Amino acid sequence: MFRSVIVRSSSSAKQSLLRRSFSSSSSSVPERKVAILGAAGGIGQPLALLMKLNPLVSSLSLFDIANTPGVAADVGHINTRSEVVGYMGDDELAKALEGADLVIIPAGVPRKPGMTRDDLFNINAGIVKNLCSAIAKYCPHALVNMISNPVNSTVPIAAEIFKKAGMYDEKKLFGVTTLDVVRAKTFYAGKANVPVAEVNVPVIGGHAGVTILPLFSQATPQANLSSDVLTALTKRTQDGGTEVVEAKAGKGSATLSMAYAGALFADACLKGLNGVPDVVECSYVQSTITELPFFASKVRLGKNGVEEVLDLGPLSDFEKEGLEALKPELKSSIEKGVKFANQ
Ligand SMILES: NC(=O)c1ccc[n+]([C@@H]2O[C@H](COP(=O)([O-])OP(=O)(O)OC[C@H]3O[C@@H](n4cnc5c(N)ncnc54)[C@H](O)[C@@H]3O)[C@@H](O)[C@H]2O)c1
Ligand SMILES: O=C(O)C[C@H](O)C(=O)O
Repeated sequence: MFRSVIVRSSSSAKQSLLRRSFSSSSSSVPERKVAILGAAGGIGQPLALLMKLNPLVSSLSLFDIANTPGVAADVGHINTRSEVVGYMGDDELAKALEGADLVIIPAGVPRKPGMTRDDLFNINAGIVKNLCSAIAKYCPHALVNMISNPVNSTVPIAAEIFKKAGMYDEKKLFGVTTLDVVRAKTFYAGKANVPVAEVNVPVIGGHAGVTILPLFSQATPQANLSSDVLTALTKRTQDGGTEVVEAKAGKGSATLSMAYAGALFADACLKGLNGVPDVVECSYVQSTITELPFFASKVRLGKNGVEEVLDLGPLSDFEKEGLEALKPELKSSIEKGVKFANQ
């Protein structure tokens, strides 16, 4: 049965407002197809909305195992540039992916209170493996933004699947850690009493507990915060996901803030693809800046994806300790992903 929903929409003057809020795009932006895998989920739906508002997207492909026709029909009525197509079930995965420039993956189960992200491994590793096998086949040149947890392991899984398929390009695979940066900025602005829109804080390492290491010593605008406050800010950033999981009390994890963060990172990737200079975001990528093969740090984005993995810059003693402390956990999460993909 053909289940896709196709809704075309025309541009309007209101797009200029959205254009200003999302991108500094010009009148001649290239065609870009973005596919969201897991598009009917808690993250997928608001992410689909935000990508529909992004004028850099010309084609929005919404894939899930269920419920995408409704999401596509709904989002597709928004009068912005992109054509929206919903695809449902494995039979339609190929069509969802063909021609994609960017694939965003929020498919998989979220945490409940008391769980770690690694507790999601058994279910999500298999989902990611299958989706990445399809990406290798149907859109091997696309950038991949991995949201599904545990990101510390799902990104290495994706890399191994791509290597087996003979199309791995380390410049095109990203673990999305933008939510850690979003949280660090919000929490820092509150304590430093500075306008949140002006704040920048790099977050390095990985995306789980102590592997999340915000570098508040490099935060701008600078503020003279005590070491107790910096310790508390670091802990709150590391526990930000758990804070939301507990507040949602069994109804899932961060979805709205994640959709916002995912949309920001996807927008940065699209700008890079389009040749906008000096697009720098933190992301968990293949890396040589530490001894670990995958590591989150600032990354310069360009026409081929990762243009440069930037080094860490000066760390405070507290951050140096945090960096050493995160390495064993991150190493074992990477190894777990590599082993799973090769078994
Ligand atoms: N990277 C981050 O910062 C971050 C932040 C928040 C959540 N997450 C993770 O994102 C994932 C999704 O979270 P959510 O709250 O949206 O969960 P959700 O359960 O609300 O949605 C997940 C969606 O994935 C779909 N899905 C399952 N298997 C699929 C498959 N094989 N192909 C396509 N779609 C499939 C489900 O049908 C569902 O619609 C979780 O693993 C969560 O831990 C990551
Ligand atoms: O905490 C989670 O399980 C979801 C996500 O990784 C987050 O940081 O919010």
